[in-house]
Amino acid sequence: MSTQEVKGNLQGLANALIRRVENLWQFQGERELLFSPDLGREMAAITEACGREIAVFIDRRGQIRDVIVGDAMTVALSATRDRRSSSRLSGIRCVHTHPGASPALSEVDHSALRQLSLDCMVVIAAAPPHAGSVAFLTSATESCEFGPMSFHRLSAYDWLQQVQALDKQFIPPPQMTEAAQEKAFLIGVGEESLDELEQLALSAGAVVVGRLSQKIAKPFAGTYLGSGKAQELSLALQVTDADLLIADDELTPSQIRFLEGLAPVRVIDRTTLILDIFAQRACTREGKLQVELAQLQYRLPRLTGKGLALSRQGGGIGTRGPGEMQLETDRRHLRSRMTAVERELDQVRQHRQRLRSDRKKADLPVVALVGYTNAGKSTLSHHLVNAYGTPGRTTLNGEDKLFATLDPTMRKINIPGGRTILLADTVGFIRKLPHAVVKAFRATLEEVAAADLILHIVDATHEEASQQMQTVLQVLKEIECDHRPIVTVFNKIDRLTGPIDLLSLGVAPAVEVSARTGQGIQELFDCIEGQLAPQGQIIQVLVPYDHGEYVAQIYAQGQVFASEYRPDGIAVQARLPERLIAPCRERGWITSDGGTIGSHG
Ligand SMILES: Nc1nc2c(ncn2[C@@H]2O[C@H](COP(=O)(O)OP(=O)(O)OP(=O)(O)O)[C@@H](O)[C@H]2O)c(=O)[nH]1
Ligand SMILES: [Mg+2]
Repeated sequence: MSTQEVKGNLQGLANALIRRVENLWQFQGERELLFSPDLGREMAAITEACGREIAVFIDRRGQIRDVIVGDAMTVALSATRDRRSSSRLSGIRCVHTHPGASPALSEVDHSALRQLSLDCMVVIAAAPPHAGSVAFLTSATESCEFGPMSFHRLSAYDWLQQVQALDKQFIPPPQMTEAAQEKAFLIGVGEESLDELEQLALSAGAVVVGRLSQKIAKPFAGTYLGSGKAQELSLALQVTDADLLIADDELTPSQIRFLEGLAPVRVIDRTTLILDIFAQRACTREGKLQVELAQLQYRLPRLTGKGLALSRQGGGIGTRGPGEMQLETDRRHLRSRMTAVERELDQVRQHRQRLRSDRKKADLPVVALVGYTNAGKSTLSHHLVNAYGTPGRTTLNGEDKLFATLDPTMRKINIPGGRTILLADTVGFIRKLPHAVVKAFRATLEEVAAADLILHIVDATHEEASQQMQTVLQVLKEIECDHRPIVTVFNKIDRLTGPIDLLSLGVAPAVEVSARTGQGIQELFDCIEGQLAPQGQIIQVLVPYDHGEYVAQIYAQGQVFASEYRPDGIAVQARLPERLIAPCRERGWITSDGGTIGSHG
């Protein structure tokens, strides 16, 4: 019987945290779930708070057998002590957290899995959105890992089936693909590699079973690849048993019909794929509406033939709307749904307009992060908010997936020794960004257009960094904000071996940072300060108690360095815009320009 004590390194942990760790024993598991989502989230939250790994060991009935803080794998594991013969699995699985955002198993994790013959080993990244992986043994000496995948998919992973099969015969090779995953075959024309399309397909949850490209300048009008290549494709589709064909360019209805004739597959294009990913990621009302509208608009002229029939039956990539709903397939319904979405979107936009004018009143400069998808915008934003932010709305994610961020998020950042800014994270850009997407996201991108300063984040380690920069600049031009002040921020320099040749890239101003380690952040701040127009001045005021509303305004719109309750009023030292200084001057409240509080006499 377990004694419900917590093992491991509790030294220096606050009592409140120790109690939360002890409470983990109370989470009831369900037999089918790999772990209870509530348990996983609480473990991740504790790790975020204390920076230490948390591990729980769970038996096959879903009961918790051990809770460990710190480096779990080096702690003696009583949970697995009652193991059966060495040829069998222990009947215990380990679920543990990794501080930060790393959702993959370490070498140590794999080795613990083997040494303890665990049913499986689960890793949850402590940083939201808590992506993770799971690994199973494939023989006494080997293991294989599935993931990273979303927290949601991970918690519901069908571990039992896997484990029962393994237990019977220790150990058959595990199924490499889940039944639910679609097998995608990629096609494209021209010189561009299909790597990015593959990444997109993976992001959408498919496995890629093959690719074929044709070196021609532009697609054939009727057959896309040309009729010779089409035969090759038909064969390849059958050999690989693909069920989804994805083209790297937008397809016309007749191309879709032709390709569908080659094999029993569903045919979609790059735009549909991107919109599908968007549909899975959007989380605000506006984001969802924007995606749905773009999907409907893109779909309407393409509702033909087999695709229609297949999508009516089955679902799958390209047929999913925001919120996992199946997209409408009936033309008439589609039109009326479009009108409804447009109407609702209008309302949401009016609300956004109001927010924007409120922000204008607050007079804080807006700094927008833009960049190619996966460049590290959210990670940078996350880092800045954690270190210098004002607590408030969270859910910024840094996920190694394309389009992790869809909805614009605004956060307040207090630059050390400087001013306060609003930081906006935005949707990532991509090559051949579908027109439907640019249109649908115009409202979101307007946030960028309205920004006082744009930070263009570049993944300096990406081999196509320079093309990606061009794409981003092109989109900025399309949404008419290429005239805004732009600072280029080369990110991920922690992974760089040599220096960046800034001269040859011809961008200025530019800074180099690592959103992961925080390297270069001060230079970034200096650069931001330099780019933003000087704002207000630092003064000290003494506001009488019967004018408390002024103090509230100062706090909302200025940058307060110090404040103090005095017998005759509230003394505040702050950087204020002229607009706020004038009324104070009229009333004679200004006690000094600058200076420190407490030095008066
Ligand atoms: N090594 C290293 N990795 C980083 C750094 N910044 C971000 N990453 C990783 O790059 C991946 C993408 O980061 P995100 O912050 O999600 O990128 P994003 O630009 O917000 O992407 P989208 O929202 O998809 O447009 C994640 O796996 C991050 O952990 C960095 O400075 N160094
Ligand atoms: Mg992001």
